[in-house]
Amino acid sequence: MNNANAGGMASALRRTAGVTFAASLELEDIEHHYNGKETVRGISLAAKPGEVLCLLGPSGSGKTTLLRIAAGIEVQTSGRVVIDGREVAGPNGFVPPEKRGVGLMFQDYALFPHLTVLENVRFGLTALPAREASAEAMIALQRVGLAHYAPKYPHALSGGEQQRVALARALAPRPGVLLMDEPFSGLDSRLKDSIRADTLDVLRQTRATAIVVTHDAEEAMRMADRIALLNHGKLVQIGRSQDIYRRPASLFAAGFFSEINVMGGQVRGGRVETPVGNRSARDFSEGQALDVAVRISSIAVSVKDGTIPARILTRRFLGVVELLTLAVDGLDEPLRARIRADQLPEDSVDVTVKVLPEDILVFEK
Ligand SMILES: Nc1ncnc2c1ncn2[C@@H]1O[C@H](COP(=O)(O)OP(=O)(O)OP(=O)(O)O)[C@@H](O)[C@H]1O
Repeated sequence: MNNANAGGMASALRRTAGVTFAASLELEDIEHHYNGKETVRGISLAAKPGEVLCLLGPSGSGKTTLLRIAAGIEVQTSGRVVIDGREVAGPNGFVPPEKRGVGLMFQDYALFPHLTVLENVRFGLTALPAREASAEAMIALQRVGLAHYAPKYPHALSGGEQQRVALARALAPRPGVLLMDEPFSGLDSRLKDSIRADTLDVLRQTRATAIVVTHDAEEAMRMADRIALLNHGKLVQIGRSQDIYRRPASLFAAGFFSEINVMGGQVRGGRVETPVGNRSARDFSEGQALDVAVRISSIAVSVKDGTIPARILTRRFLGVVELLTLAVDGLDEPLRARIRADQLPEDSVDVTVKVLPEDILVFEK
């Protein structure tokens, strides 16, 4: 959003003291099956009022199903959905989607082509008299910096503008919780960063609670106050991005947030020994075999300052960084490393690598 638009958004907010009244959303022990196939397996999590919570996970991990259950478009097999302390789905009853005070935004935006931008945004405001609905829709459009597009039709707008109209439409009824399914996936990568930042600004200004589905760890880290990481329908880990990144709960969590080398390790004398270095492993028993992960960015490669001899197999220049594969004694697979470009002489072949003990991540097998 440019400054003029941002200014428009700010003045709109000054005119409307009543921004969204953020709600909490709790999912309690949610189970879900599609035709007997388990899709969500005992997930409990809670979004606090005003929080941006990202549901992150690979394709098929159950993110969309969980979002649809929260919205009321899908019904869980067991468990409860609670919004602001009120059960909206569970053993005590079911509140339909339109009465839950949630806003929905899908990856394809789902704008109606035959309605103008203003009519699209007004669509969810049928409970209000026409004049008031139009005024509210204009406020939502001002929030996203697109008031001047009110009379246009969606086809005349760029992908990024359509995304902002969809955001305005979802926010217009001032939902307590906004549910967003891959809201940036249709945008090209150059646009994505700025639209994501704009969307986050709007969410902060309206103070909406937002649950955002994404399969992209970097996107989750850019947006979320907290991330819920899912795999095979289960919650793997929930927390701030820095906590999950620094202390991944499993090999899967480590690998989802960064590119890693995976290798075996064994506990000897209270230390785990690996082909690239050792670290203390007091939480594990003597002789135990462990999974070890080392991020490709945690490997220092130098001509002779490292501790482990290695031989460069391939080397690819990527501008700021270089990607290397290296042969290291004791490793079946080549070790992958990402280093700063130009830090190693071009003709290097036999080199050394070094990994700090704290960068050796160990997990029970
Ligand atoms: N309508 C459906 N009928 C049958 N199975 C379904 C249906 N929708 C989803 N599934 C299955 O449920 C599981 C979870 O799907 P879901 O769409 O929730 O995952 P996701 O993490 O959102 O994945 P994606 O990022 O690919 O959308 C998958 O195994 C999927 O094949």
